[in-house]
Amino acid sequence: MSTHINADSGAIAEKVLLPGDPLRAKFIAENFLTDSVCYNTVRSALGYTGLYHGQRVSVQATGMGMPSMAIYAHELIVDYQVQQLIRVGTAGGLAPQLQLRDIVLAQGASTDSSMPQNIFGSSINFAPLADFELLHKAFDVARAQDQSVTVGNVLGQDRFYDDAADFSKLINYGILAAEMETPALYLAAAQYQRQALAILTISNHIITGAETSAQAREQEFGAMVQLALKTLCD
Ligand SMILES: O=P(O)(O)O[C@H]1O[C@H](CO)[C@@H](O)[C@H]1O
Ligand SMILES: O=c1cc[nH]c(=O)[nH]1
Repeated sequence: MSTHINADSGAIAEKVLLPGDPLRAKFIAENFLTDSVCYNTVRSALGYTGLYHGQRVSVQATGMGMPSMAIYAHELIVDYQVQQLIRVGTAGGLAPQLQLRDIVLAQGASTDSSMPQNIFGSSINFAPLADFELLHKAFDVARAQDQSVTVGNVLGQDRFYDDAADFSKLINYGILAAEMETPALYLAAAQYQRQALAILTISNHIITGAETSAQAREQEFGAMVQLALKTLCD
C-alpha cells in the first residue's frame, strides 16, 4: 500500500500502461485485458491488473498534469517495483502534418514546468527522453502492422489553457504536439533507471481547432493501446 494506491504488494504488474483519464483506464482493462481486477480506487484514480496474451499487465490512471503523474510514477516505481511504464495519452497537435487520431511516439519531452529545475537547478536544462529500447520496439511494431506513427519531441505543458505559449516558435523547432505529463514520467524513469515511453493520440489540433469528443478520448483511441500492449508484451 502506498499513499495514493491501495494495492497489496504484488498486485501491480511490472509492466504498466498509464492513461491520464481514469475512465480510459477502466475501458482499457475491460476491453483489452482478460481477467482484470481493480486494485485501486483511491481518489478514483482507477488501477487494474489483468492479462494480455498471457502476460500480466496493469493499467493505472495518472490524472492530469505533471505533479499528479509524478506521484503515480513514483509510487509505482518505488513502492510497487514497476519496471516498464508506457503512457497512453492524448495530445493537441501542433505540427501541420498531424491529423486527428494520428499517433505520436514521444522521443523527447520538452517542458515549461519547473520540475527539471527543481531537481537540477537553473544551470542544467535536463532533456527528458524516452527509453530507446521501448521507443525502438514501438516503432518496429507499428511498422510491422503498417501503422503510421510520428516520432519526435513533444511539449509537456503546465497549463492546458495557455495563452502565453509561442506555438509558432515551438513548431519551427520541431515540437509535434502538446500534452501535460510526459516530462514528469521521463524524469521519474531516469531517476530510478526504469523504462518509460509516451504513446500519444492526437485528440485535437491546437492550430486548426479540430477536435474529438470526450467519449472518443475515453474509448476510441484503441490503436495506441494495442501498440503499447504489443510493445510491452509481444
Ligand atoms: O488524455 P490524457 O492522458 O489525460 O492526457 C491529456 O489530456 C489531459 C487534458 O485534457 C491532460 O492530462 C493531457 O496530458
Ligand atoms: O494537454 C493537452 C492534451 C490534449 N490536447 C491539448 O490540446 N492539450
